[in-house]
Order: sequence, then structure tokens, then C-alpha cells
Amino acid sequence: MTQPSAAVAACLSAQNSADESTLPSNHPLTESQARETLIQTLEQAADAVVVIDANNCVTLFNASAEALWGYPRADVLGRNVSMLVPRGIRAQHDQYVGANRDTGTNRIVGTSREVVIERIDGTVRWGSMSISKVFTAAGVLYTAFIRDVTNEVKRREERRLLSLAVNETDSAIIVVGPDGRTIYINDGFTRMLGYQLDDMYGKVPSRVVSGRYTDEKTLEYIGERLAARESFRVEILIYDRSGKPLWIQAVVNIVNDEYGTCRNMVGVWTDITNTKMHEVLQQKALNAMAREAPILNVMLLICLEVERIAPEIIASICSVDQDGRLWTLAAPGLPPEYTKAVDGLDAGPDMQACGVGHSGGKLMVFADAPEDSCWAKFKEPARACGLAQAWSHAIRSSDGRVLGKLAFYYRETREPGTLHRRLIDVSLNLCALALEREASKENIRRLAFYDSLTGLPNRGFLIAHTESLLANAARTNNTLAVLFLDLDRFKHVNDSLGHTAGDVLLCEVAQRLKGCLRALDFVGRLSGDEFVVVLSPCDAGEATALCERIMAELQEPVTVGSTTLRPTASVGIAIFPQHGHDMNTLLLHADMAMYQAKSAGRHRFSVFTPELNRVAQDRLKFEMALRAALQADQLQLHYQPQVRLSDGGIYGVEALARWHHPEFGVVPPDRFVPLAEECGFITELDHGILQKACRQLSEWRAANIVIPHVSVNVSPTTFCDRRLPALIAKTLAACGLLPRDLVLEVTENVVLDNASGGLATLKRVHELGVGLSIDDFGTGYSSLSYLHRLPVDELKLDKSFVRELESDEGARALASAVTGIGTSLRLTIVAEGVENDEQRRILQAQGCQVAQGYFFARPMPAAALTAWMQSRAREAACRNRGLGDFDWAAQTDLDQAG
Ligand SMILES: Nc1nc2c(ncn2[C@@H]2O[C@@H]3COP(=O)(O)O[C@H]4[C@@H](O)[C@H](n5cnc6c(=O)[nH]c(N)nc65)O[C@@H]4COP(=O)(O)O[C@H]3[C@H]2O)c(=O)[nH]1
Repeated sequence: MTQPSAAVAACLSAQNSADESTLPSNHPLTESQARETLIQTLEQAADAVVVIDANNCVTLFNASAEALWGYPRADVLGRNVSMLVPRGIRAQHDQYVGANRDTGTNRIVGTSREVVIERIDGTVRWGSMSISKVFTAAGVLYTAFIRDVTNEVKRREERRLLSLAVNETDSAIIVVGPDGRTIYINDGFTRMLGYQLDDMYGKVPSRVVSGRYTDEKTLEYIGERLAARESFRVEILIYDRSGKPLWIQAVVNIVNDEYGTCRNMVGVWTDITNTKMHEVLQQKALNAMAREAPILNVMLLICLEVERIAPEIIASICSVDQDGRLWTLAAPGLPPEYTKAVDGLDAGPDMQACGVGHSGGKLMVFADAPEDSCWAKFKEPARACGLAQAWSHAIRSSDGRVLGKLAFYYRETREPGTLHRRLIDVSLNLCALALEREASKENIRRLAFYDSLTGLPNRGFLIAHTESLLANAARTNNTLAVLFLDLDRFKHVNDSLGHTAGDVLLCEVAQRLKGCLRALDFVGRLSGDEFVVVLSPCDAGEATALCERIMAELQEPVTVGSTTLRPTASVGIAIFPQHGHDMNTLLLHADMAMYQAKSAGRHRFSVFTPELNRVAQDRLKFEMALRAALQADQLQLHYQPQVRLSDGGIYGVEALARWHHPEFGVVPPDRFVPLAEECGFITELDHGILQKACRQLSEWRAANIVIPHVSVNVSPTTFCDRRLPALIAKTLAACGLLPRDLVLEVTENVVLDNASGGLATLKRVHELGVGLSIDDFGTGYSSLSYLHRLPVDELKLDKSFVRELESDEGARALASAVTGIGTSLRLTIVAEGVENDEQRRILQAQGCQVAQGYFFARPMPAAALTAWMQSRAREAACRNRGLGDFDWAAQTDLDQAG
């Protein structure tokens, strides 16, 4: 055993010697024995004992103290006790002890406190320290008894943390005894449900928190699980102390003792009201939408889910149609009489009950709803199903449009609570999303199946729908008629009045067609100005009768802009099953019949005959031949001179395309140019002719044949090609010609149709320096207003005016007007189709500068024109030598000979 401190012994000895005489005579110990005993006692104490003297020096440091601090006593005895104090407070320790000694302020003597023990190795332990003050002759000694309470402190801290965890969590924790009665609730329970332990103690929790709409089956299930001592997890609607409903998820665990006997059941309840709505309602509805479930199913699901979450609610969702009328989409909890009474009602300002009219996006609450004047129209059914209150809210799209209304009905009057408001918010978003999705789907469907201009079914839908009608007709042995309708001269309207006017006309025609149909008939727009009407059931007789009606209807005047038109159409009819068994064949045959009607002079109908098949095949053959002729460069050019009326000199020549086919013979351009246009190779044709004409002019120049320019016809389609100016520039350069050597003849519609880019090309061509001429002037919907703004150089007076110049005063007046306008705009007037001298005379008198026509010369091949020019040159030379005046008639004779 280690020796007790000598200093302590000295102190004790001094004290004891003073008291020696007072010891009872029967004291069993001698003084030294007592001293020794005391020291040994202190030494062997289980608690650490530290004795310090008046100088704060350690005079006793027992074995337990050595163990507690880790210092051997030799290192401690005689040294200031502050070495045993944690480093952080060591400096102030002497002062602290001093104050205690002098004033007793810190009152550490006679008290017990927990102190930190900083061990020699730096680790920390906790001690419970009590100090006693011993008065001795040698001075005051302080004896500190320190019990190692480190484990206790740790446990206490653990308990504190545990209690923190239990009480600070949002979950409600409840502990019940084996009898199922509450013995503990945490603070979270009070926060979540408002109940204190006193409210719950000794009670069965489910009896306290269940309410009107708590699911009985779930309660039964809970009872069974608890009785079977089995852990479980449930979701259940409960009510807090104030009666507010909330959804919880309860996880209940059984706690058994070491013998397997149930001691407690611990329940952790989580408020899942929000999660329930967001995750369950939202997820289910979104999943349904993602699965492309029909809108009615999605709405039904939302209603059912809302009613499941809050069973006191009866949910209903209505849509608002384009006319502002309400239609029930889902209302599983309302009787059909009620929804029937609502359906078709105006959702306008009078319908406050629907929250659509006046709500301005706010929730409308109608206490005692059936008595509300807004409910007048469905008061009875509302009463019959016991409705007492309704809340409703407009369902709005992201851009604020009212798409429908969401209503919650109640059988009792109640204030809107948080849960129900949240349910409304979530449901509104879902409803808006579903309705907007439906609208976009409808839009996509419309785009996919309907023509965007007229709103009629498009080709795809028309064919698919007719196929099903055909299948039905085949099953029922019925006949069906397909009418192929093509507007007459629509292109002309489009070209002359512009595309907008063309669109207006198409829409009007679509409306008129729809107006003519019977219940089961069907009309669609195939493309451009082609419409198809399917009459089902219908035989040939009925088809022609209806066709006549349609044609009459179409012919009614329609005002497009400032122009009044009388649209006509050519119609082809094919009958199922005689003319085909499938829609494609019927369509093809109706198309052929329409073509026949068109060729026969338009504004008529024609019923398909097998003979037409042959005609169509001929047309196809013709088309292929033209294509081949183009590829093989077999189109030729004839040139017709244009003569100055002032002196008979050559103003220019017009190049006119010619096609000689070994089988078809001479095909006039009036036939093959439109065909090339229809078949899509007109641009190729025009380009080829332009190049050929330029080459020819170049050859004439090389042969000293003086021709000021060549005029070339360019179709509107070619003019819309933005590459045209570049091609012209390249061609002129390749032929060594100047821009002014070329004149392009365009029809009025190129000028009028700004939309298709023709006007822009016209300007660019003019910038090159190439001449521009308006062909057939006066035959279209001439708009004189554009003339002065356009870069045109000449107007070609159409031959239809010239033809009747001598006989018709009106034609004369028109020709004179055109000439007058042209001249005042400094445009050259070129009269076409001049066939006799009288016409020439009148035109010249009216101020027309140039003429072209059989009277002067017919269009002729280049070589013939060369000869014609040479002969004219000879004539001119004679005249110059004074051998005679210019003889127009002589010219004509010469032309005929040429
Ligand atoms: N009755 C009568 N007719 C006369 C007289 N003088 C000339 N003609 C005919 O009148 C038409 C004048 O050509 P256009 O108005 O440009 O009308 C042309 C033009 O629009 C088009 N065309 C001709 N060649 C081409 C071409 O190369 N490209 C394009 N895009 N169209 C062309 O075909 C139309 C018809 O051409 P053609 O049959 O050659 O008919 C020519 C010409 O032969 C006359 O005194 N009396």
C-alpha cells in the first residue's frame, strides 16, 4: 500500500494532539491508531479523495484519485491542486478557491456538483464532487470526494437526446400497455392532434381519434392486429381534438419482454394528408393521363380519389363548352337527376353556384345551397339527395380561360378547412391539366384529320371514314355515291384576286356543301379546290339529284372582298359497287368523271363510265409523251413578229412553243402548257424555252437580222421560283445578249399575287434590266391600281378585245381605255390578234403603238422568220428608194406565203 501523505498526517496529528485529553477513556484506538485508521480510510475510499492545504497544495491523493486522473500521487502531492483542474479553467482556479475561502461565495463546501475531470492522457471523465472543510491547528484543509459519474452522465445525455428525438419529431408517438390503453404520448402527438397525455391516458387511442368518416374496416383490422400482438402499418382518416380530419399512416410495433410477453405497443403516426393528396391523387391521375385514358375516366378517378381522401365530400367535375354551357364529366356521388339538371345550363354570370360566372378565380361557398337563388334550376334534386352545401371553383387553363368547374358538395354545412382547400387546389390543377391535354389532343386530332382552312375532314380521314361506310354498305347491300367536285376557274380567282380571296371562297364552298348534305352524308376537302362528297346510302338517281342541288347552291353569288363571284364546279360521280369496291378506285373514277365534266365545258357533272378510263389513260399517255418530249428537247419555238404601227418596223418577236408529236400531231400550247402546269414540269418547260429563244436571238444577231428583242411567255408558277433572275442573267450572258434584248410576258395574276413571291421576282428581274410585259391584259380581274407601282414596260391588249373592234363599240371603248391608261403610264401597248387592216387602223387611231397578229404574220419557225425579215428588208429598201408607200396588205400576203 502506498504511504499516506505526511502533510495530512502532520495536520491531523496537530489537531488530534490538541484533542487528546478529550478522548473518552474507553476509546478503543490510540491517537496514532485513529490517525492511521482515518488515513487508511481515506486512502481506501472508493471515491477519489484529494486533500489540499491552506496553500492549495495537494496533501492527500488517494488510489481512486490516481485511477481517476491517471496521475501517480508522487506527481501530485505537494503541487498546486490546479494541475488537476481542466486546462481551460486552470488559470483562474487559485483565485476561485481563494474567493471561496475568504468569502464563501462559491459555496462549494457542503455541496456536491459535477465536474469535468481531465485525465493525464487528455481524455475526459465526469465526477460528482463534494468538498468538506477541515479546521486543523496547522490551518484549513479542504477535502474533496469525487465519485466517477461518467457513465451516469453519459446515460443521462443519451436520455436527454432520446427525449429530444421523441418529442421534437413531427410524428406522433404513442405507447400503449398490453391492455391497449395509452400510457405515453410524445409532444408530437399533442402538436399533431391537440391531445395532452391526460386526455389520452388509460384510453384506447382509436376510440379517441376516430370520427364520422373513419373507415370501420380499418379500425377492425387494427383491433385484430393488436389482439394478435402483430406489428402493422395502416393509413386511416382520423380527427384531431378540434374535429379536423387528417390522414395518418400508423406504424405499430409490439415490444415484448425477455420472456416473449407483450409489454407495450408503440405507434408512430405520420400525417400523410398532403402526401396522400399529392402522391396518391396526383400520381394516379397523372398515370391515367400518361396512359392516354379517356378524359371521362380521368375525371371519374379524380372524383373517386377525392371522395376516398375526404369521404364527407361529393365531388363533381363539369366542362364548359364553346357556347359557355356546363356538361358533367364526372360526379359519381351525385344522382343522375341532379347531373341531368345541371347539364346544358349556362355557365355565365347567372350561374354563380358553379363558381364560373362571378368567382374571378376564387372559391365560391354556398351555405344552405338548395335555398340559394342560383340553385333554382336544380333545387329539387339537390334536396332529394340531401345536399346542404356546395363549394365550387372554376377550372382555368394556363392562359386563364374557363375550361370547366370543380364542385364539392356536402350533406352538412361546414367551413372550408385546410384539407379541403388543399384538395381543391390539387384537384383543380389536375382537372386543368387533363382538360388542356384533352383540348390539345383534340387540336392535334383536328390537325391530323381535318383541313385547317375549311374545317372539313382531310384526305386521310375522308378515305378512312369512307372505307368504313363502304364496309357497312357491303354488309347491308346498299349503294353509295362518291362525288368528286372541282371548282371551275378557281386558279383564276386565286391568281387574280389573291390567295386570301381564294381561301374565303373555299370556306364558303365548304359551308354550302355541308348545308346540302343529308344526315349520313359526308364531305371532305381533298386538296386545293377539290372536295369529295360521300352520299350513303345513295344510288345513281339520288346522286345526280343531289349533285344538281349542290351545283345550284354553289352558284349563288358570293362576295369576296369587293368582287362578287358565282362559283361553279365540275363534278364527277362514281357509284359503289358498280364503279369500284374501295375508296381509292371510286375516287379515281369520280376524278375521271369530273375531268370529263370539266373538258365538256365545266359547270356540269358526269357519271363515271368505263369509257372514261380510256380517256384518263390517254391523258396519262399524253402526259408521259410531253415529259419525254421535254427531256428529249423536242419542243420547238415559233416566232411571231410584233410590228410598230407608226412605221411598220419590227418592234420585237414573241416566242411561242410548238409540239409536234408523231401520234398526236401538232399539239397547241393551250393544251400542253396547262398539262405541264398540272403535272408539275412547267418551270422546266419555261426555262428550256427561255434559253432556246435567247440562243435564237443571238443567232439572228450574228446573221445581222435586226430584231430588237424576243418576248417569252413565263407561267406564274415559274415566276414564283426565286432562282429565275439568276437563270435569266446566266442565259443572257451565255448568249451574249443584253437584258433589254429579252421581254418576259407574264399574266396579271403574277403581279396581283403578292403572297407567292411572284412580285418580288418580278422586281428583281426588272432590276436586271429585262423588259416586262403584262399578257392578256384586261381578261383577268384587272386591278388598274397596281399598274403605276409596277416595273412593267408594256401591256398586251388581249385578242378578245381586238377581235370585235370593228363590230362592237364596247370592245372599241375598252381597247381605247386600255390604250389611254397604258400611254398615260408611259407603257407600250401591244395589241394581240390583229387579223385585218380595219383592226390595225382602229388601234393605230386609238394610239396603240405595236401590233401582232395574222394580219402581219403568223407565228413561224425561226428560218421562216429569217426569210420574212429579209423580204421586209428588201421591201423597205424599195420604199427608201421611193418605189412606193408601206403597204400593210402586201405584208399580209407575204406572211401567208411565208
Ligand atoms: N386568233 C388569233 N390568234 C393569234 C393571232 N396572232 C397570234 N395568235 C395566237 O395568239 C397567242 C398569243 O400568245 P399568248 O397570248 O401569249 O398565249 C399563249 C401563251 O399564253 C401560251 N404559250 C405559248 N407558248 C408558251 C411558252 O413557251 N410558255 C408558256 N408558259 N406559255 C406559252 O399559250 C398561249 C397560246 O399560244 P398559241 O396557241 O401559240 O397562240 C398564240 C398565237 O399563235 C391572230 O391574229 N389571231
